[in-house]
Amino acid sequence: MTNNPTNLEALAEKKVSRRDILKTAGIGGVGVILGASGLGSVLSLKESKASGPESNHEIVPFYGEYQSGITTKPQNHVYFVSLDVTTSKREDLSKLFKDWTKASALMTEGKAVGKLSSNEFLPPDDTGEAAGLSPSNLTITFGVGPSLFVKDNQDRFGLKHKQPKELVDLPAFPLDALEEEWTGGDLCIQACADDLQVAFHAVRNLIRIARGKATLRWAQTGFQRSKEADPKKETPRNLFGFKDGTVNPDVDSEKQVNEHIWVQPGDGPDWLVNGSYLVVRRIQMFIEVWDRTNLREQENTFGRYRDSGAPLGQKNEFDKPDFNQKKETGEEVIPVDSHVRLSHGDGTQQILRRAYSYADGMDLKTGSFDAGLLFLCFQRTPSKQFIPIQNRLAKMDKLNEYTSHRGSAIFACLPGAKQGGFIGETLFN
Ligand SMILES: C=CC1=C(C)c2cc3[nH]c(cc4nc(cc5[nH]c(cc1n2)c(C)c5CCC(=O)O)C(CCC(=O)O)=C4C)c(C)c3C=C
Ligand SMILES: [Fe+2]
Repeated sequence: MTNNPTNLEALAEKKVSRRDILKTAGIGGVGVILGASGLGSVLSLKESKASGPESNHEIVPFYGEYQSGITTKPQNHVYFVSLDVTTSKREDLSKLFKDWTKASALMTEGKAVGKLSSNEFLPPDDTGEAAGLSPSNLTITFGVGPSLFVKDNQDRFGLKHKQPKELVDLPAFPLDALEEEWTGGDLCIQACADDLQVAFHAVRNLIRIARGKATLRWAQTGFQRSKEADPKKETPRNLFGFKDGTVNPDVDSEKQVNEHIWVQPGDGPDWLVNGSYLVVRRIQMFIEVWDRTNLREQENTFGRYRDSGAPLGQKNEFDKPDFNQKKETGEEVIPVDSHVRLSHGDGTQQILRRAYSYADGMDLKTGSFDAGLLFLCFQRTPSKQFIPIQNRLAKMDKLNEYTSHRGSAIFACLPGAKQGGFIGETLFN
C-alpha cells in the first residue's frame, strides 16, 4: 500500500493510530512520516468521529472543521477547567488562543509544547510530566462563557454585539444548590484522554501559557471505567451502578449531529457555526443513601433495570421504552416520575451527553463522600434542549431525592480550526 491521497484520506476518515501510520508508510518515526507524507494536513481536514479508538495510544486530530472532544468517543478521563480572564486587552485574548492552538496541536500528537530541556538558566518550556507518554487520544476543547462578552454591564472586549442569544446564564432551576466555587467562567477547557496524567499535563501547560491573561476559576476531574477494564466495551455505569449513556444522538449520522449538536448557519452569529453549546453541571450523588435503597426503588427511579440497562418492561438495553405500557393495577410500568420518562419527554429534545463520574474525597460538612457526576452535554440550542429537559427533571424527577446540583456553567464551544489558523479566529478577528 502506498501513501496515495485515497489511502491517506481513508486513514484520516478512520481513527489513525501511530501503529497504523507506521504500517502504512513502512518506515519508522511518526514525526518523519507526518512531515514527509503530508498526512498531517490530511488529518487536519476532518475531525475524527466517534467510531472507537482501537487502542489507548492513538492520536485524535486537533485541527478540523469541528473541535474534537465533542463527538469523539469518550476517553477514560476528563480534566475540566473554567477560567476567569484577567487581561482587559482583546489582542491578549486572541494571542492567547493562538498560543493555545499551537500548544494543543502538539500535545494531542504526544509532543511537548517546547523543548523539554534547553536552557539550564530558565524553566523548561514544557512541564515534563507527559514525556514519553503516548497521545492517549487526548482531545482539548475550548469554550467561551457569557461573561466574556458582558460582565457587570461592561462590554469587556468589544465583543458584546457578537454575543449569541443562546449564550446567557442558565435560569435558576427548582432545587438548584449551586455554589459560587463551582459556577460560571469566562472560558473553559475540557481535556479528555485515556490517561489522567496526559489530560492534566495538557491543562497545566495551557494554564501556564495563560499567565497574566487568565486564571483558574474552578476545576474538576472525572472518570469512567477504563476501556481496558471492560473488554466487552459496554455502556459505562455511573456511581449508582446503572448503565449511563445508552440513549444519545448517533454521532456517526450527519443528519443527527447537524440537527442536535452543531450550530448551523442562521442559528445565530456566523462565528459560532460548526461550534456547539456545552452545559456543565456538577451533580453530587448521595451514594450512601442510594446504597440503602432497595433495588425495585432504584429501578423505578431510573425507569430501567440495573443489570441489563433495559427500559422497565423490556428485555435488552437498546430496546425502545414503551411509555404507554401499564401494569394490571393501572399504574405505568415506567413510573411517571422516573428519570428516563421525564428526560425523554416526547423525544424531540435531544442532547449529546458526555458525562464523567467524579470522586473528590469527602464532603466535610456531612462526612459523606463528595462523589457524583460531572454532567457535560453538547447541543445546538440550549433553550430548546437542556433547559426544557432540566425544567422537567427539576420539577419531579425521583432522582432528585438522591442528587444535588452543586455547580453549573454554560459555554459556546468554538468551531474547529484549520492548520495555520487558530481556535477562536472567527470570534476575535
Ligand atoms: C438535563 C439533563 C439531564 C441531567 C441533568 C441528567 C442527570 C443524570 N442522569 C443520570 C443517569 C441517567 N440518565 C439517563 C438518561 C438520560 N438522562 C438525560 C438527561 C439528563 N440527565 C437524558 C436526555 C437521558 C436519555 C433519555 C431518553 O431519551 O431515554 C439514564 C438511562 C440510560 C441512558 O440512556 O443513559 C441514566 C442511568 C444521573 C445519575 C444524573 C445525575 C446525577
Ligand atoms: Fe440522565
